[in-house]
Amino acid sequence: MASGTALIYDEEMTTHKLLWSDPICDIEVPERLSSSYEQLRSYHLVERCVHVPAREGSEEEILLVHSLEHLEVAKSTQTMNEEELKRVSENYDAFFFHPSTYRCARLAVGATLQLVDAVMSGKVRNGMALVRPPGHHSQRNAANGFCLFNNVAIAAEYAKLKYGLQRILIVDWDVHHGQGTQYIFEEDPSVLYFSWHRYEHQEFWPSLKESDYDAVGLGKGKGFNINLPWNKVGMGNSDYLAAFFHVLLPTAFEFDPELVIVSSGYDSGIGDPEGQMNATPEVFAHLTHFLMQLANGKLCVILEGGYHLKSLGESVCMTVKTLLGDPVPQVSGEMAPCLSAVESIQNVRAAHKPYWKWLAYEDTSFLQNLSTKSHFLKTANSNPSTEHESKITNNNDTVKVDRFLELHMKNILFPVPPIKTATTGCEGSEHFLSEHVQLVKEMDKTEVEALVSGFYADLVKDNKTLLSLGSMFVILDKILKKEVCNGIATSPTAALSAAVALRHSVRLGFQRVLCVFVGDMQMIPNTEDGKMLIINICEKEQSGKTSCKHYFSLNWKEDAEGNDFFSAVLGFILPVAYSYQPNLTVIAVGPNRNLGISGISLLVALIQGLAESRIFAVIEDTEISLMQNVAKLLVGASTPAFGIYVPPTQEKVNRIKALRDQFQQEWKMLQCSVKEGI
Ligand SMILES: NCCCNCCCCCC(O)(O)C(F)(F)F
Ligand SMILES: [Zn+2]
Repeated sequence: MASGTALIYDEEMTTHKLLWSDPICDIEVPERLSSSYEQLRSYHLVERCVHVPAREGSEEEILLVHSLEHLEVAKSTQTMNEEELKRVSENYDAFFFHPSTYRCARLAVGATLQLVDAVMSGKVRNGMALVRPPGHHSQRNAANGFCLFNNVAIAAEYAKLKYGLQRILIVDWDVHHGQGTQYIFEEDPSVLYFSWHRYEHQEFWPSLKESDYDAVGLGKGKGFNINLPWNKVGMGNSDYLAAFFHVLLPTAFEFDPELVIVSSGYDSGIGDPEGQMNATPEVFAHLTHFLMQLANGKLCVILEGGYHLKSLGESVCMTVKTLLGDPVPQVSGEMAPCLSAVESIQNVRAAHKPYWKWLAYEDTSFLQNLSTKSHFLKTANSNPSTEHESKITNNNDTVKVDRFLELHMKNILFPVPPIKTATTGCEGSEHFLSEHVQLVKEMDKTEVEALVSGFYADLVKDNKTLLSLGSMFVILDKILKKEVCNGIATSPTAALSAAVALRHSVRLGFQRVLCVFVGDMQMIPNTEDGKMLIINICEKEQSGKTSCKHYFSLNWKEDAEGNDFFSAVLGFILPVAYSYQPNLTVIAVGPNRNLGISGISLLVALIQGLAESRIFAVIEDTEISLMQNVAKLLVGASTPAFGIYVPPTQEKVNRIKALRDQFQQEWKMLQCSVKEGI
């Protein structure tokens, strides 16, 4: 299993700069690179990464994407004087040449390819390249929007050629549409390009019709180009997460990429003068964490835009921290996407329904009156309650943003816990014991009895159960004290252990405990006070217990040959869990589980983004191989194999949809379509 995170940075890429006054280009400054790197050093993240040197991209590599003419023009600028540089630059929309631009652009390409090689060769698991000039606007025969060579597009073509890859996912979370990348791959089904971008109904640069949600790709490439336009500014963490849950991730898991490349622009973050969005730096930790679960963790993050130096630096650090496997910080803000975001999500899902199995049963009846509807949506000034109030009056007030971020990041950047996982050495744990795991001693019987005496005392008959409860209390204590990040224990009666763990956690002070219970839960604690939220994934409805705001019974019988659980995890469990914002997650697997190991692994892998990755897992002690899989995930050793993708049946889609319709007002992250007749 590859491990380690590469960081590629070469200060020579700071020599490219604007020589004349140009209010459009003057935000793309060298300090974007140097201050990001300094921020990484200040958080001691540079020393934790594997340093991989940049190199010059060769002409041959550049010609994988660009025309010879484009290369020649770029090359010719090296010896030009300022007057000539200015004249050549005027041939392009929002681009500037400097005598060192060509050299820097080749370093940016080379740095990107070095990262691809380091990941594909297994030298590291993932990594980030801090490069400029950026790339995603540049096209076969033109520079555009600060970009000369399309670093990410060249990387995708390079990876296909050198490693014979057939499925590459490009995620472009920059706030501008990477039209360059779209043009390059729009007929290519081997490269799935996803971009969200500020659009405002084509008002915002580059103001292209083909940046809208209905540009789905051409010819064989249909379905492999996904545009999610933001028609309002002020989009925040919940909008970005909703876009991942309800658009990108289901498609990405169905596509099953062999490599993921991110066009990582941070102008979609708060404070950026270009984006005017509200998302805070920690959201990039969540987005990165999700993408780390694809392609066996093979993830290359390439810098694109980002013009507020403090916001850029914090977001870069959040990204690298997550690539390193650190716990994911709690995401801030109200977990409720705005109306405009939900409309865009609904539109892009409808546009892609013909191309993706996971969307086969998507309800697109709203399209019938799209002519009036879309006109209505475009002209409607949705009332203020559906727009996010901006945390900062306007993003142009840089100092105000600096101060906001100073305070905001204070309580987010916590130290990495010395030990990742605690366990009581349950059988089979010797397989994953490593420096990340701490064996905790059992608690003695009398102490346990005292703790359990209040409740369930009658249920605790034998010593074995008492001992397993004892180990559980010890682990929960360590998690609460943040001595460890997560813990795992086996139990002869996982249902009892889970119930006791929930009660104990609330008594220890966890105010919102999420419990995902797989199998027959047998005893269901009272969830009325909202201090617990239980999602019971079971084969059949528990006797008489219907779903309510804090208790969901999700009936699911895993498909025999593969893993059809994606739609439940992405379409229901994660949105509810993120809406609830737990400060502890308990994953329990009881007897006669109805989910395969890959479905449970998917769940554990994705749910680590919650509660600062504070998870307590308790597994029925008959499930040795499951326990080992879950333990490996908690230690962070591997990205699980999710098994063959099996699309959800209509019946299962309808069950998720029914739960969504019923609870999307309580748990707003469930929203992925606007109510009819608004
Ligand atoms: N009225 C004309 C406005 C032109 N604005 C250009 C914005 C370029 C954005 C570049 C970027 O941030 O997307 C990149 F990632 F490429 F750097
Ligand atoms: Zn941008």
